[in-house]
Amino acid sequence: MSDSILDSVAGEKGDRTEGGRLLRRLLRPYRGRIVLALALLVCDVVGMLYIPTELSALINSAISADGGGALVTHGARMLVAAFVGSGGCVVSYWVVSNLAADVARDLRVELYRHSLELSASEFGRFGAASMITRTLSDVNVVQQTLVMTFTMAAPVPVVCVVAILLAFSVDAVVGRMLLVMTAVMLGVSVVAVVRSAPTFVKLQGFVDRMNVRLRESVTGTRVVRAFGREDFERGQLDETFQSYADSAIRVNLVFATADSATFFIMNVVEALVMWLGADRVGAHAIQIGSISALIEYSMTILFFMMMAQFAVVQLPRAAACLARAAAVLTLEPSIADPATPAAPAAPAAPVPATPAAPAAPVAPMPAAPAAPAATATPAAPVPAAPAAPADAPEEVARLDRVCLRFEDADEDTLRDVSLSLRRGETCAIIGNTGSGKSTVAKMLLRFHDVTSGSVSLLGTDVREMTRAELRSHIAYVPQRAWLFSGTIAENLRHGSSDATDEELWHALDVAQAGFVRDLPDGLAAHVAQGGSNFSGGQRQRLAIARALVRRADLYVFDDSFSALDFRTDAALRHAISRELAGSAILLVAQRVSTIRDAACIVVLDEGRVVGTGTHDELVRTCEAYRQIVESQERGGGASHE
Ligand SMILES: Nc1ncnc2c1ncn2[C@@H]1O[C@H](COP(=O)(O)OP(=O)(O)OP(=O)(O)O)[C@@H](O)[C@H]1O
Repeated sequence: MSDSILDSVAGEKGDRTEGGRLLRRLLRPYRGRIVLALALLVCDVVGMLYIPTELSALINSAISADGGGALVTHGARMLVAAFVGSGGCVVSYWVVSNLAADVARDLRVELYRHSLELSASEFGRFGAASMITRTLSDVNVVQQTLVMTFTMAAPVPVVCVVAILLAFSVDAVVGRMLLVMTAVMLGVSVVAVVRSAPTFVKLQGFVDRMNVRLRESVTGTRVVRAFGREDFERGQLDETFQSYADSAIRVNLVFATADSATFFIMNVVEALVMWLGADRVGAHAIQIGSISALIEYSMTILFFMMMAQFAVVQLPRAAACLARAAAVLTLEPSIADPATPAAPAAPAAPVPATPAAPAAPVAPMPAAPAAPAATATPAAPVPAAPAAPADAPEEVARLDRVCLRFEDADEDTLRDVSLSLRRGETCAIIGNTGSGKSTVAKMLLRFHDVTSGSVSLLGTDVREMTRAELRSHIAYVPQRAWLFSGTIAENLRHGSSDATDEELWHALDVAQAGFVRDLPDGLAAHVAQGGSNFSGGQRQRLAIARALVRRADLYVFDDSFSALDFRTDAALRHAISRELAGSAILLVAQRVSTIRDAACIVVLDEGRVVGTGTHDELVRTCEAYRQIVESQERGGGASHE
């Protein structure tokens, strides 16, 4: 695999400083716990090294027959040291584990909240799979590394200094030998870390890549099967898995070598200490019991240095993970709430309470009463939303000369789009695929901000109110009817959390979702992730019912009837027009039959309004609309009930 690919999976290197800044910010609230953990670790280390010191004194006392009193004193001191050491060890591990878990939780919460703030294009820079890796796997690495750094790496300087000082206090010659041994071990550790750290960083990039590929392959499994692309997909995944395995093996090889070197050095050092110790005993420089202490000091240094390698080598990987998290968190959302939000004007008339009406019989959707003076226009740009007569129904929402250009796009997706949505009226948008219909719907919810022009709700620019306030006035059925895993009732209550069962059943009836009544569990029926245990049409009706549960000023149906048969489509539109008589409705559709009874139809072509009027007016005056009608009549798509 080429270096450039390896580099690309290694993560956003430029953001390392941001990663460091992020870590400092995450640790700041836990300064007290960090100090406590470090103090406890010092107790652990000192206790651990004090035991062999006392043990050697005990042996020496026993040999020189100092009497039982000295033995008891040394034994008691060892007991105290054992309590202090193991107590410090247990409590410090507990404090550090909690600290790391809390930091990881904070980071996950921040990443999740921030990802919700990002617009679709901003989120798309990372993609769903990478965002999941960053929130779960990357944060896990940071959490583990924190634990390892505190428990394995942080004590090393204390261990080395205390052990070498103790060794010097026993005998300067052996102390010097331990000093040299520590330097050699440090060299081995540095080589191991330097050799394996970049691969560790790449490993995390591979985890991300595996996640992206696997998610795509699993989500699109039916497409893969339908087009017989199993071998190709398997090959792609195999390559990614193989790259990960190769890197993991490389890292393990370096560590296996470093470990064997460490164990070899341990044995050599043990032999050296014994040999040198015996020599020093022979020269009456030290007593025989001191040899055991010197061996313990050297073994403790070596053991901690070996453990520190595992922790230190994780640091670049954790730094890469932090950088990837920082890349998300430092991406300033382009859409934000204003500092001093304005409230939209109170609705002129309250939305009427829903009558518990039974599902309406199949009938064409009546044209809304008091339709505005919808002017059929020829295929020419529409300058502004048509001026309404004085007695026109209240304007709920308005797009005024809206232009939108997506980031990185060469041209505008919406060009001078003007639209007025009035209470009690259904306004429809039709146009060829990619003409910008869904984008108009999303502008109303402020999923995108205008490049120029304005969008307003109840007389207030949507940028001047909070998004929560804006969206509380709107019920939205997205083009892709997404349901959450849980029950039907839980899904419907996304529309309104305090809706009663009766209200849910009513919404289901209006949405023509009578099939729920046939389910053994009714409202408690299980919904699989994404609603995959329901058909496309059933999902659409459940998504519509979810929107209907909410009492809103504006209902936006984004191509929400496309999977319904014509009869259900007609029945649904009729029921909705009765149900939502007190609100404005925006209907985005591809099928002429779905929108032909709308009070006002807007025809979009390449992001531009090329016609506005009723169906009959547009058939007479709008070439683009006529073409759509004719193409659907030829294809049978416009069959009208
Ligand atoms: N987040 C985005 N970033 C960049 N371009 C986008 C984004 N969303 C939509 N577009 C582009 O904007 C154009 C209009 O898309 P939109 O979904 O509004 O079309 P549409 O008329 O609803 O199409 P369809 O009927 O196929 O759903 C398309 O060319 C699309 O590629």
